[in-house]
Amino acid sequence: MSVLDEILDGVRADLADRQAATPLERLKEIAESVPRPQDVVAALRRPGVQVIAEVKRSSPSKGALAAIADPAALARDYADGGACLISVLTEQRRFSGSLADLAAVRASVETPLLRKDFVVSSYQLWEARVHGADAVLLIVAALDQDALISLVERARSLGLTPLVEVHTEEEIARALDAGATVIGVNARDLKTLQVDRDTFARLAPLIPGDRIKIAESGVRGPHDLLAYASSGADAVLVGESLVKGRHPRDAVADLVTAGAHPALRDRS
Ligand SMILES: O=C(O)c1ccccc1NCC(=O)[C@H](O)[C@H](O)COP(=O)(O)O
Repeated sequence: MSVLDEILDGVRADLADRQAATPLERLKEIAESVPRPQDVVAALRRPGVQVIAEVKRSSPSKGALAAIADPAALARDYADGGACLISVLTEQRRFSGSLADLAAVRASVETPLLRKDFVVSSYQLWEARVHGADAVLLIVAALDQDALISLVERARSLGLTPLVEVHTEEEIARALDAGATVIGVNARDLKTLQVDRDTFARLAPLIPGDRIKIAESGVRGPHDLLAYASSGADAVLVGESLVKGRHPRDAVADLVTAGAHPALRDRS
């Protein structure tokens, strides 16, 4: 069984518990009093290469990364540093995240938020909406095609922007078939956990120019952002190097400065 399959088994078990505790109808009622999600596509389309900063305590590949006792404070640092989107991992078993983290971050920043999890059910989209997310991750490798298409549509119907994650050529074809407009190319193979930073350069040319291309994983600093930018990235998604560094606000600001270089701002 791959790591991804193990994660998905845990996600489904935890999801069943939450569905038993809070019926979907109750989530829908709560959602009525939650403000409409922000326009994440507009934020990602700003000039230059945008920075998505992730609240990430631990991971299957690295184990514990950072304690992050106060995710809201970390998110404020990310926002102050200029992140255009803040990614909050909500998976509990392997990433030590939670929906409470998402809600705490929502209460502390106005920056758009991504619920980063392993979404397999529309119930999780309603959870994302209720806890203040503006975007949700949909991982092609975790979904069959009918489910992917249905979740992309349902996310949009809730006002959420789907960030559709791919790692192979075939997954790009599936993402495009599902109508994805925001596509993340993950350098990390979720089945082996190996990171190959060349993945983005190899796959980006297969993504049409009118889609937003996000390079995910493996960004150690501005030099990696610039390398991804040279292959056409509109944004980078960064976790480990930010949470392990001592000055997350400055680290985000350094990335934002690199991404705002005039040569990158003027790209069409
Ligand atoms: O990070 C992992 O080990 C991992 C394992 C299995 C599934 C997903 C995983 N990570 C999710 C991500 O894609 C990253 O958190 C994100 O792209 C940031 O990557 P990094 O900057 O390398 O922490």
